[in-house]
This record gives sequence, C-alpha cells and structure tokens, in this order.
Amino acid sequence: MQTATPPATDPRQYDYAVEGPRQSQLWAQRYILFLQDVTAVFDGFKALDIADLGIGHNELRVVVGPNGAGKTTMCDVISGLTKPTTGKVYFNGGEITGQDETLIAQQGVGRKFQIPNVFDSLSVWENMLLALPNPAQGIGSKDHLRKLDPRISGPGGLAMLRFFKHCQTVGGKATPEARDRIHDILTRVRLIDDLHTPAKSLSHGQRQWLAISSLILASPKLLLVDEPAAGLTDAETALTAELLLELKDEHTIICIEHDMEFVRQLDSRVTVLNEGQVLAEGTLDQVQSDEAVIEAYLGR
Ligand SMILES: Nc1ncnc2c1ncn2[C@@H]1O[C@H](COP(=O)(O)OP(=O)(O)OP(=O)(O)O)[C@@H](O)[C@H]1O
Repeated sequence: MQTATPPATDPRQYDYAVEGPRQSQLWAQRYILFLQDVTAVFDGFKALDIADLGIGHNELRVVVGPNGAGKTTMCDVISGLTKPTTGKVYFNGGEITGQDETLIAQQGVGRKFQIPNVFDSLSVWENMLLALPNPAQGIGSKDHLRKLDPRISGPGGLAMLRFFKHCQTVGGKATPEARDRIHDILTRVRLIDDLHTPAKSLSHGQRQWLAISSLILASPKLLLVDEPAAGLTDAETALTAELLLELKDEHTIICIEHDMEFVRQLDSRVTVLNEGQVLAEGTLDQVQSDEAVIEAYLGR
C-alpha cells in the first residue's frame, strides 16, 4: 500500500513561486524575510549568490564577512537599491523582488547606512519631526517636503533650515501622539536630554542613534543596520548593543558588522558571507571555529 508523503515542514523545501499560495502561511510564520536563489551580477561579476536565507520574526541577525563579501549588496537587494539579477525576495508574506526602493520602504523595511543620515543644522527634535512618516502627524516626511520645495534636496543646510522653520509655522505642529512617540523613542536611546542640541554637536554614537530613531518613527518591521559600532567608543558600543537588543522586541534587525567584540555583545545568530555566498551560520563561537570561515578571513 502506498503511504502519502508527509508534508515537509521546512519552507526551504518548496519553490515559493509554485507553492506560495499553499505554503504562504508557513513561510510567513517562520520568516519575515526570505531570499531564494538570489544573485546580483555586475558586469559579469557575481557579487551575491545566495541559495536561501531566512530571517525569523523579531530576530536580530548579524551578518559578517571579509571586505567585498557581498554584505552591502545583500542589503541593497533587500531594500530595493539594487535589483537582483536572478532569484526571489519575500518579505512579510509577499514577494518584493525588484520593487522600487520607496515601495519596499513603505512596506516596512528601514535602512541605516554607515554614515548616519541626519540633518546637521537641525536639532534632535527637528530631525525627528522631519522623519515623521505621515504628513497628518506633523509637517511631513522628507519626501513630502522635497515635493513642496526642491531647495530641501540641495546641499544648502541653511536654506533647508529656513524652509523647515517656514513649514513649522504654516504647516502646524506635531500631534500630541506624535510628540509622545518621539519622546518615547528619544528616551529609549538616551537622547531626551539633547532635544534642542543641533545634530552636528552630538557624538558619533549619538548621531548613529538619532539616525536609527528617525527610522524607528515609521515603525519598520525590518531594520537594516550597517556597521552601527564603527568609530564608537567602548561605552557607546556597549550601549548600542544594549539598544539593538531592546529594539528586537518590536523589529526584526539585520546588522552588518566587522567588530567581533560588538558581535559577541549582540549574542545573536551570525551569518558569514564570503564571495557573495553564505559560508556559515550559527553562534559566534560556532562560526569562529569553522575551518572555512577561518580560511576565508585569513586568506585575505
Ligand atoms: N555597483 C557595483 N558595480 C560593480 N561591482 C560592485 C557593485 N557593487 C558591489 N560591487 C562589488 O561586489 C563585491 C561585493 O561588494 P559589497 O560592497 O557588497 O561587499 P561588502 O561585504 O559590503 O564589503 P565591505 O565590508 O568592504 O563593505 C565587491 O567586489 C564590490 O566591488
């Protein structure tokens, strides 16, 4: 008698494109992000070649790898900055492959680049107001403001500041809810005592946290964070690890990092990329004792 094959429980055994409708619940339950057979090829050079990679809900995943391993390219593909040459990217139960960066951001992918994206001449509070996602909550998002006046996208910080002040008077103030949320976030990242400090007077670590805070305002489901500990003091590094671990309660986080001491503090699952491929996955101790990983790092 023929026995029915038991259903596979590992979503990686399915071709999502075919099985998606049937398995979508399973996938969506397991992973908020899934990359399947994703490549990114530049002028014949394969910078990324990921067979499969799944990131669970509310997971903090650290991605390490030697220079040129494909870490940034992977984040570019997830956030829509680079279109994958082949393969599929699934986010929050749907396919986002090749979608525009803005559309992907709207679906809940936030990204903090290595150099924090903050407006130097504006205070912490003003930077947060500018980052409000919904114009109804305040004076509007950066994109909204850029549409209103092209000066804001120019390099002139002063012109932007004048425009910002103008908007504040004609566009109304943030709603009480938005103000409360800004206060909550800034308290969490220890910037509440610097509300009126211009961003240019903050320490490097504080600027990193202001950039992350303005991203969090939009409540992204997935945060891509590029080298948050680069250039930080030991105390700032420890605080950054603590804060990222706190954020995990509300967001899934992918953190690219080189600083192994910081990675140890994050105490999270590590993916090692090398030559565009996933070379190893596991705890930091597991990947650090992996022969292939040692070879990849020493071989450079
Ligand atoms: N737009 C592009 N055109 C051509 N080659 C590219 C492009 N983007 C990335 N590459 C190449 O792809 C490879 C992977 O680069 P990527 O920046 O993703 O590595 P990385 O792991 O982030 O490195 P690092 O740790 O040095 O930042 C590198 O060899 C890089 O030169």
